[in-house]
Amino acid sequence: MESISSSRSFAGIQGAYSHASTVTGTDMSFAVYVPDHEAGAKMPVLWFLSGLTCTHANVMEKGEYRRLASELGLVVVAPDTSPRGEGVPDDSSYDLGQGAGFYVDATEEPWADHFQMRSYIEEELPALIAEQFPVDMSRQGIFGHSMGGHGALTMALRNPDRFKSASAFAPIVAPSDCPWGKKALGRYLGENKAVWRDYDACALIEDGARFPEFLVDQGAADNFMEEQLKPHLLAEICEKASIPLTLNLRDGFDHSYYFISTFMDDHLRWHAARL
Ligand SMILES: N[C@@H](CCC(=O)N[C@@H](CSC=O)C(=O)NCC(=O)O)C(=O)O
Repeated sequence: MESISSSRSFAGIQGAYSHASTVTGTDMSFAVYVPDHEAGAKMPVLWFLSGLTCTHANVMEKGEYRRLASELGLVVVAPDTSPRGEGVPDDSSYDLGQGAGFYVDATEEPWADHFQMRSYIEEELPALIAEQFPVDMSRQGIFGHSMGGHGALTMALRNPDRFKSASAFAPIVAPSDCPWGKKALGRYLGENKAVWRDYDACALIEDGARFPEFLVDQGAADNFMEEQLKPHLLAEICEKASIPLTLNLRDGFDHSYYFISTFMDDHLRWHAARL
């Protein structure tokens, strides 16, 4: 693991790092915020999965999580959204390829060699974080935005023993049923839609996956809400499955980091109370 940058911020250190990933076959970058702590202390860890076009840096620069994370003693980890670099396939559109890994293990060419973001976030990166940072891996939460909200919900539903808390900002709740998701899942996983269900929060719940509860914030002025995000589908399936869902529709807010940073404290407190 190599340090890209390290900066003191509030009562803690914001770092950015890169490492050679075996799973993606590329160098991968990620950000970690570590609050000040006593020697030997281990803190709960909160994973933030970012959206389309993001690197590890978007939430680090615009998410405004550090003041409260340091007060609450939460380590915040923000991975990149895909493998990148020479030799890694890409697409000219912003919603496929580099910056748009969709948190899946791709099975289709040309993506399968590198686009293994599910295994990267579920297996390889947690092992590195556990080894290198002062974290208590028995206290992990996950949240994310848009494509990253989809990643957070699906990872939580597939790994209820690993994550104690899960929340999302404007998540894609049913990628099998929206243009962003249909395009990405089709290209990464092929056209057998049965395979997509493992990567679709609503389908996972329909198929029996459970999580204790979810918090979702959604901007009511988000241009992507009707066509891509469809929060009502999550509300309906959670109601049917008796999964408590707090869904806050926020008047006037769009899809941006202005929205995310406004409600960041609410999410951090919600996770801290459960970790
Ligand atoms: N460029 C696209 C929209 C891209 C976009 O809005 N990306 C969001 C996440 S959307 C879902 O995953 C984002 O977080 N962007 C980075 C940022 O710093 O804001 C378009 O023009 O439509």
